[in-house]
This record gives sequence, C-alpha cells and structure tokens, in this order.
Amino acid sequence: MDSLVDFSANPSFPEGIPTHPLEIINYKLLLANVKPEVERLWHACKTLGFNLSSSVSVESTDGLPDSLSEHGIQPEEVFEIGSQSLRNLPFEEKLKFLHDANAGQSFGYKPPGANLTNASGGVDTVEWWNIAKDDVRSYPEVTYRTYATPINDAMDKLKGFVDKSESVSRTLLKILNDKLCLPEGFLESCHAPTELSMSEVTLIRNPGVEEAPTFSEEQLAIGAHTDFGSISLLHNILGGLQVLPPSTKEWIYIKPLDGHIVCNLGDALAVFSGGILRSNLHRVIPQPGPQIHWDRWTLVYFFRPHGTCEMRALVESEDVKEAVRESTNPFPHGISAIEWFQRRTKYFHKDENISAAESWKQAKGTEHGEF
Ligand SMILES: O=C(O)CCC(=O)C(=O)O
Ligand SMILES: [Fe+2]
Repeated sequence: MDSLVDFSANPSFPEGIPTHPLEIINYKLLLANVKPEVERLWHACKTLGFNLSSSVSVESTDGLPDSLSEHGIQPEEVFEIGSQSLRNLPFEEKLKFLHDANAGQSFGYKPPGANLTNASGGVDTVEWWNIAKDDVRSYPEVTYRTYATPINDAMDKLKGFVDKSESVSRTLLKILNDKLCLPEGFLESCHAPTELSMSEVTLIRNPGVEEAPTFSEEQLAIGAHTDFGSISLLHNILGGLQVLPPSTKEWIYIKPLDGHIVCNLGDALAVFSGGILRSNLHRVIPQPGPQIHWDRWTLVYFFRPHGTCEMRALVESEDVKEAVRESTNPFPHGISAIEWFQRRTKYFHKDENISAAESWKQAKGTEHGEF
C-alpha cells in the first residue's frame, strides 16, 4: 500500500498525539510584502519560543486551485516520479545509480540501511533518490551524473518543480536578507543562480509494514539531524517527521497539512546569520498509528548556497556581527559550502572502516548550538 499524494485516500494522522504547531505563513501575503506576515515569518525563523521552531509552513493560499499559482509548486506529479523510480524499479536497476558516499556525493540512489541514525550504529529504513538541480537544468547534458529512466523521462516535470521551488526559496531569502540588515542582494550572492550548487530534489520512501514495530530509538527512519543547506521545502502526507523544539528534550510530531509545504531552515542560514536564524533538529520515525501500513513518501527541495561560497557568519551586517560577539559558539570560516556538505554526507553514511561513534561525530552540523 502506498500513500503517494492523496490525503483523503490515506488514514488520517491519529488523534490524541501531541503535535508541534507550526506558524502558517501565507505566501501570497509575503509576495505582497504585507508587514505582519513578514514579521511572523521572521519570528518563526529565529525564535527560541516554546511553540515555534525555525520551521514555517508556506500556505498555498486558501486551498483554492486557482490561487495555487501563487507559489505554483505542485508536488503531485513529482511524487508520481517517486512511485516509478523507487517502487516500480527493480533493486538491481536502482543500484546501478548508487551515490558515491565516500566522496560525499549525495546525487543518485541511496538504499535503505545505508545511513547511520545514531552514534551506536543504528541505520535508516528509507530509500531515496537525490536529483541535482544542476542536472535537471542542464539535461540532456550531464552536470554531475546520470539517473534511471523514469527520472530521465520526467525531466520536464522536475524542471518545473525546481524552477518554482527556487523562486519560492529566493523570495524567502530576500526577506531574510532584509531582516538581517545585510546589504541588498547579499544572501542572494551566496546562492548565485549562475553557479553550481548542491541543491537537489529528494524523493524518499519509507515502506509501510504489516506489523507496527515497537518503537525504539534504534528504529528511526531517518536519524536526528539539521539540514545541510539553506532552505528545505518539504512535502509529505503521512506523519513521522518530528522536531526537537529549542530548549526541550521531548521529540514532537509535525502533523502534515494538505496543501502546505513545511519549510525548514538549514545550517547555512544558521551560520550566515551568526545564529540569529535557527536550523532545527529533526528526525523521522515510523508512521504513527494505522498509517504504519502505508508507504510514506516525502518530496523535498533542498535549496543550498553555491558550492564555492564560504560558510561564515556574514558580519557585513551589524546585527550578525553583534550576534557573533555575543555567541559562545565558534563559527566556521575558510570552509566552502561544498566541503561542509560533503563532510556531512560522507559521515552520515555507514562505513565499516570507521566506528559509528566517530562517524556520527564527524557528520555533525549546527546541532546543539555547536557550529
Ligand atoms: O521525510 C521527512 O519528513 C523529512 C526528511 C528530512 O528531514 C530530510 O530528508 O532531510
Ligand atoms: Fe532533514
């Protein structure tokens, strides 16, 4: 059984499980630069308050089909590519496109069990395809690598998805640039559209199972992490995503909402902003309640800085300079976005030649306030 994209065809998120309320931000209002909406976005991206993480949900305006064009991202047809390339494709075929984890490359196929979920050697249960934004845009020219036939056949749809996701990300970026009091276009210049980046479309499948497993910390679908890039635009239908809100010790579910995109800030924005913006810790556990019998599908657009951009606090802003002065965290410098990304990708991967404890340590991003 699978969920793909139809909320109504799936068991709903179980009642009575605590969920973390995400601020609902109306994209149309952001585009119109409506001040209270911009303020709510800003607050959601940086707050340490109890009911918000750095995540926001970008609303597709009233759920009306004609207003979907406001942000224009329509995940349905891209989810369908997931069905063709993950569920219907033989495993041996998928393995021909394995990503090169040792080189810290994410693009390609990742089978279940290939990534660590903790320092004691637990491994993930999800499989995924990562499709490079630059391969989508250059197709049929290859920028980084080739992909399986169902992905090649759907490049037009992927291109539409990439273009719209880029456009939403750049709208959010511009607002954050202004609120951080950076010189005009500064954050944009860290995500230069003409440069190669590690930005990618990710399609994830966590298979449904007959018997609900007794949940243990060892049985994570995806281990606790912060996202590696700047902005993650996340589409999902079934539950399983959990966040650890700042200053708490309790993991709590994010309930997927029909027609909404969960938007999570990643390490790069946490570093660029001197810690003003938060990259929140999250993980994925097995689907809750009766949803466990359905395949769980996730579609993400990971918007990242261009590869050669330096990961550093952008002290060109007085506010960032002040935040760095007041912070006890050492901020990275002299390391490029691509190096940051490749280190994290490489060490999240389970490697028999290195202990899980060491690998997990090496994979760390801005979690727990450590930069
Ligand atoms: O599947 C999800 O809901 C989240 C996936 C995620 O956190 C990631 O791919 O970085
Ligand atoms: Fe994530």
